[in-house]
Amino acid sequence: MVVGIVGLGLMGGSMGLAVKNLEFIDKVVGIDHNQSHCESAVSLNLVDEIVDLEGLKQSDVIFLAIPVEGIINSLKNLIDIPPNTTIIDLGSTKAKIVENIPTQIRKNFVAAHPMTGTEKFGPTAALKNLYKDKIVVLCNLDESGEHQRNTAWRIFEEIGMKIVTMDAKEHDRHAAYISHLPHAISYALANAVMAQEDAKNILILAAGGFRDMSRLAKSSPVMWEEIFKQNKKNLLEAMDHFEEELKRCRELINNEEWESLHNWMKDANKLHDIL
Ligand SMILES: NC(=O)C1=CN([C@@H]2O[C@H](COP(=O)(O)OP(=O)(O)OC[C@H]3O[C@@H](n4cnc5c(N)ncnc54)[C@H](O)[C@@H]3O)[C@@H](O)[C@H]2O)C=CC1
Ligand SMILES: O=C(O)C(=O)Cc1ccc(O)cc1
Repeated sequence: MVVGIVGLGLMGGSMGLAVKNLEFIDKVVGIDHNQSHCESAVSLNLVDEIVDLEGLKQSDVIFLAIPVEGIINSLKNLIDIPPNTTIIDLGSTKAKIVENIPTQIRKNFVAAHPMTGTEKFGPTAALKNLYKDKIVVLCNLDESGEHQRNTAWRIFEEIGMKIVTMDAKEHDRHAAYISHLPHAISYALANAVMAQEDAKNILILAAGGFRDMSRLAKSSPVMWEEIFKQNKKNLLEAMDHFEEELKRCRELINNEEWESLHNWMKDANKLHDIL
């Protein structure tokens, strides 16, 4: 089986490292619109070789590991793939992507969201065991062909992932709260602190908490602009709920309602009974 990867950054590069040692994979080929990323991907052994679009279309499985608007735009170039080819996207949003799959290749397509990653990006961020023991959410699987469903399932299982299935719209509502909102908050926190504090004081006073909360603010603006655009409605709703909680915290402090503030914090502590 030949695997083709579009986008040789953190997710695509890590997928190359994960699949290249599976016994049923003969070759891993890649394509990236950034020439220096192609060169790095080969020298880091993320893929065996770089191909052009026609070469990519010879692959049995094509992973789309590019930003989510790019995933939609790339599909028009793939409508003439053979009937047995499997396309798997790794995008962080799912509803807009599945809505925009051309009908000719709907059965070829498996919509996936691996629930793993980091704030780093590009080929040098790729990690061999990024996917191992992590969850992947597969969406609207009944719209994929049987061969494609089985192929995607086999690859994700072989690289050590736990598979969960979900409706794409439901996925996006949950992802807005649990993944996209924390990124928006982290960017906001970084900008708020930098607007008031200089580098020297940030370095003196940044203890673990600030580093933890601001780590996501180092994430790729190219990638997150497109996620926020595609999941705008759900994210705005999540932000409303977050703003209500922040307002509640502010009011309790302002009104010196210390016992209520204590209980509000105790409620938040319960998250760690789950996580
Ligand atoms: N970063 C993370 O932690 C996670 C990211 N994802 C999703 O995975 C996808 C890829 O993200 P990352 O690997 O983190 O980004 P990245 O920025 O590390 O890599 C993306 C790569 O794709 C290339 N690229 C961009 N547009 C292209 C196009 N049209 N054609 C060819 N190459 C193109 C870039 O040059 C870059 O090398 C995104 O859809 C993202 O939402 C999903 C789960 C986790
Ligand atoms: O860096 C982190 O902790 C992340 O949360 C990474 C991440 C980014 C985007 C996703 O769709 C999934 C995971």
